[in-house]
Amino acid sequence: MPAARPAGAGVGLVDRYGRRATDMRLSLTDKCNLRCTYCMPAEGLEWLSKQAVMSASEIVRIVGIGVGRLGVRELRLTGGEPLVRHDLVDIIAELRRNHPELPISMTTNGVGLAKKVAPLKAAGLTRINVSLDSLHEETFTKLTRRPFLDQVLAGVDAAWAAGLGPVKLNAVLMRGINDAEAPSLLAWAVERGYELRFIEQMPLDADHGWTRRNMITAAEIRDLLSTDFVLTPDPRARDGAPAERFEVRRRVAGSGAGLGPVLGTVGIIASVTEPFCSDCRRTRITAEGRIMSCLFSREEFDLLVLLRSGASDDDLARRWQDAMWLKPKAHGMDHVGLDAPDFVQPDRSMSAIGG
Ligand SMILES: Nc1nc2c(ncn2[C@@H]2O[C@H](COP(=O)(O)OP(=O)(O)OP(=O)(O)O)[C@@H](O)[C@H]2O)c(=O)[nH]1
Ligand SMILES: C[S@@+](CC[C@H](N)C(=O)[O-])C[C@H]1O[C@@H](n2cnc3c(N)ncnc32)[C@H](O)[C@@H]1O
Ligand code: SF4
Ligand code: SF4
Repeated sequence: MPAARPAGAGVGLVDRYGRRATDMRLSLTDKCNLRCTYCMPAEGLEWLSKQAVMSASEIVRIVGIGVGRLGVRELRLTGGEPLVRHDLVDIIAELRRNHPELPISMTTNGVGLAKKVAPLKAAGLTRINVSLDSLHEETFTKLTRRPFLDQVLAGVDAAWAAGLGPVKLNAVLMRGINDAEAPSLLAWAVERGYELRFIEQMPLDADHGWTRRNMITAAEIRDLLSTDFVLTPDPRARDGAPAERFEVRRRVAGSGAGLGPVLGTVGIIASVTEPFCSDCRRTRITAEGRIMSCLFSREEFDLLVLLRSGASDDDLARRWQDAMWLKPKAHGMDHVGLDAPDFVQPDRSMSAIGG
């Protein structure tokens, strides 16, 4: 067990490896209306009770502590599926009232998004990321186990039209299912001005079906795209972001890279083969108010029980700092390696952690 946070560790959410978490990811719910194969089992999971999940006022208080005392500079709302929370718009409005300058983004599967974009924007949401693994009805339904592609596409367009851009799209590539679709998905995205990111599948599925051999790697993704496109590193600083970004140009037979116009940007999130843990700036709060210092943490620290027992903001801030001090170096361990022999997949699925 590593030593506890020393008195002189400094302000904010610092850890033993010299990182400072400024990017807060907050799960609003563990519930979801899709059943993506890389995340949830077909039958779903046993949902948390309403009482177990943070209320709107508890969320607002916790975010207030993060921003006001601990140096949180940006907030991402996630889940489960944040849109299934009935008080979502009220939560965002209250957060915005308290933190006029805070970037507040949301990651969503886009189901039912189209009719909510106007209130979300009006409440103060800054921008949105939507998961979209396929443009083909059949493939989409196979991957998500639900026939909602049209709703997701309508949601993406509506988000852009409502000014919730830049709209980023997340696609997890699965071998033999949607990997061959990578170039057409990218062509579709750049044509509309969306930033597509391809994501390496991580071992966070409730079914525990992940294998290193079967996952599509970042190198394969670059290769898959290279027939149609030329990718060159995006000159903008990566700044701790999971996605490595590339400028996208169409490959024209007989011409070299850089000759055609830049069509847009693509990101590759290579959590497995090209990890970015040494630059990690994340702190996570699960829907039931537990601090997870890393996506793969096996240790969680309860903030909500403390809050409900009447703790002061000082006590809560200290608990959060203590938890973050113990943040693992990478992938829940003291070294990188989601395929290392000592890696143990967390009991929680991505949906239950808050992706
Ligand atoms: N290894 C690792 N991967 C993460 C982490 N957080 C998110 N991811 C992966 O990154 C993907 C994209 O996350 P998003 O929620 O869309 O947001 P983002 O890319 O972090 O943020 P922006 O680019 O600022 O919009 C997720 O689907 C995960 O697969 C993390 O803390 N560690
Ligand atoms: C857990 S979901 C929560 C938000 C929302 N339900 C959605 O799907 O966008 C957040 C992100 O995690 C990604 N994700 C889920 N399981 C994953 C896995 N095993 N490996 C990599 N990314 C995963 C999804 O593709 C999605 O972009
Ligand atoms: S990835 Fe998102 S949409 Fe898909 S099952 Fe998980 S929480 Fe739901
Ligand atoms: S695996 Fe853990 S340390 Fe690595 S980037 Fe994700 S949250 Fe940060």
